[in-house]
Amino acid sequence: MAHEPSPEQTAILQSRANVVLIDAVAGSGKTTTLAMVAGAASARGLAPVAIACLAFSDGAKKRFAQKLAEENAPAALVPMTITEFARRHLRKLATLGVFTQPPQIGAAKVRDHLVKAAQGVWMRHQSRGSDSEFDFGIEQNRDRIDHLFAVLRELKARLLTHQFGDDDFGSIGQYDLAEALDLPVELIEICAAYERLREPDAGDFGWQTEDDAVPDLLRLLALQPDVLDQLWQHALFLVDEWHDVNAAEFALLQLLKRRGRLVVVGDRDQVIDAARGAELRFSTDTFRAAYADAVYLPLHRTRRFGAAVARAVSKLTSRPVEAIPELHTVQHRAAYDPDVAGACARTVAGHVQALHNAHHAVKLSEIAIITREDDQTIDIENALLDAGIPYQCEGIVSYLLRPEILFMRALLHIASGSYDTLEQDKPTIRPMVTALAAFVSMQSSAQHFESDYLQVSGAAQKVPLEQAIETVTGTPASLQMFFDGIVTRAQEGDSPLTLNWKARFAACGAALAERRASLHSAHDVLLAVRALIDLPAAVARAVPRRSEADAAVRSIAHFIDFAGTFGQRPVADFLHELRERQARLAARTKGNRYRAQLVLTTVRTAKGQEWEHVILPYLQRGEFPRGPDLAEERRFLYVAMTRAKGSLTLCEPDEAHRALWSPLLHGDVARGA
Ligand SMILES: Nc1ncnc2c1ncn2[C@@H]1O[C@H](COP(=O)(O)OP(=O)(O)OP(=O)(O)O)[C@@H](O)[C@H]1O
Repeated sequence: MAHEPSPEQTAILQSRANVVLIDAVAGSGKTTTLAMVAGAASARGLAPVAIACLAFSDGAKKRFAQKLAEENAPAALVPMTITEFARRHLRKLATLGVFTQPPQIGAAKVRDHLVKAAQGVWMRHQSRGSDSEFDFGIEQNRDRIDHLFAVLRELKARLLTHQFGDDDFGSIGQYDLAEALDLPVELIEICAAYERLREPDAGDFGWQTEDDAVPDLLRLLALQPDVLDQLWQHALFLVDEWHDVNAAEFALLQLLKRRGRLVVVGDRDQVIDAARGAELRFSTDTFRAAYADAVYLPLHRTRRFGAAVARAVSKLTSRPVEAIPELHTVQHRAAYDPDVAGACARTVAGHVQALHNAHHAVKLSEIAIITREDDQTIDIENALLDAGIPYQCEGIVSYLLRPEILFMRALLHIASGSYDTLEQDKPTIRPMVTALAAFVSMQSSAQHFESDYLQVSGAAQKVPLEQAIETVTGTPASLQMFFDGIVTRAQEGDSPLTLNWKARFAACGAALAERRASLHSAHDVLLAVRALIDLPAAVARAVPRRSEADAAVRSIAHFIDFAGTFGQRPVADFLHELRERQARLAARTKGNRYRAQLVLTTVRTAKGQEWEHVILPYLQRGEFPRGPDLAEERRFLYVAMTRAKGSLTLCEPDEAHRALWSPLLHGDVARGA
């Protein structure tokens, strides 16, 4: 049923401006308002084909479709993602004969091309005798390929792939790019090599993926500007979730708009999706420069949370945020002693129990715990498991299965010679062996690979990592052989750096074996590993992006602290405890799929969602804000706080530790926000 427009919505409906940016806050009816604009335009006689309803994700597209139906817009108005929109235009260009449609390929095929590109770059480095420290053996490691894939997606979203020239090996541009994106230059080189394989001649594409539609259409329109006149001309463009727009999408809409009207709605304080290339400037300076005649209309009244949260987020963002009078959101502050290990996590678990017990109507599924980064969930997961509170990880992997933790777990097995838990838990062997291979290094080609250590029939046909997984799955104790005889063993073709790392890990393995009798507990072993190996450097090799590597290093530190809480119990006991925790988590996730589990997630995944009760842990210096860019951190906190409907709980250090209070919420920075 259509809603009666609010005064703010009425002002938007009455505007006839050529370009309108609706400056909205969370839960203020953004999508509903766009649907109202679409309905009103149709009612005035505009044909559905002349109206482009666009979103940036499938989820947003579905919500847009629902709101259009609610507002009784014509059924012929079907929202599209901007990728689908670009695809339609590409098909049209193909029918016009100005473009030959290349095959569409999926992730598996892209991986093959990326591996080929990486090999090409590695060969060029070799032939020039460069002493690159980069580990080019990506084909063995799904995580590294996926990471490369994500980098490629971001470069495309930011239109940076269009800046690659014919032969930019070692070009200054790539170094600048690498520095700006905080990535090793070799990753940029691989992406450039991949793009050269994909687009051997300008405008001639060998294949396309989802991520290519928008940048490729832009490329074609730049090469043949005249064909723009032969494409459809829409009279009205309605774009939802404008805070997610990236450079490629912004440029495409600017080009296709021509004489049409453009109405976009977004919340500039929700610009946090750097991975898809979202940037604040597309809602501020760049937008103003592109559309000098734009009119800015507000949607400042939220329908999600009450006045207390509205005041708090208004202070945080220096923007007026109002709540409708009927809504009430309780704000709690939960204090913890930051000097006591695990205190924040126990406070969180206690608060969940209090909420659940106090109002039996509160289901666990109505509660979300939202952290700034995923490494902050280790203590929380442990506290929830200890308290018997069922939870599911959303958009993150449970700490027990993260590569850096599996790597440390593998070292615990090897150091103690205890493999019982792996005997009972074969599914964990694959990710564990893969993590070990990623952290040390593994010869990628079967040709140079010594497979004597792996007794597998027909082994020569298999890639080395698969052989290893098969062997260790058959006999978990062979993890030791895998480590000594394969991952840490020098192989023909290893770079000097790889050889150096292998030597360091081999020395670590030998030292652990020698000191086995004195390394009694898991904590002892992990501290010894930390003393023997430069863990931050080892992690940086496996996880090239600095921010992610930092998070992985923090995960390891939390994990070592957790092992410390087990005192001098033998390593095998700790491994059993981990296995036990993992089993409890798996049982819950499977068995309770339709029953109550609370959600444990990060701000990035929480964006676009809402819960009745939201708990934000670790609101302290160094944890939230996490990075130096306080404006960005403020947006992260805004997104987190605005997910709450009925209650919002902020967990921060107690009075005695005021010095650790988050500058986002206290002191000069917060006041001057
Ligand atoms: N004029 C109105 N009168 C009553 N309810 C309204 C009105 N406009 C929107 N709503 C309701 O407000 C709620 C939020 O609307 P909507 O989902 O469009 O918000 P949004 O700003 O897109 O949310 P998000 O911040 O999650 O993207 C919905 O339940 C919607 O039905």
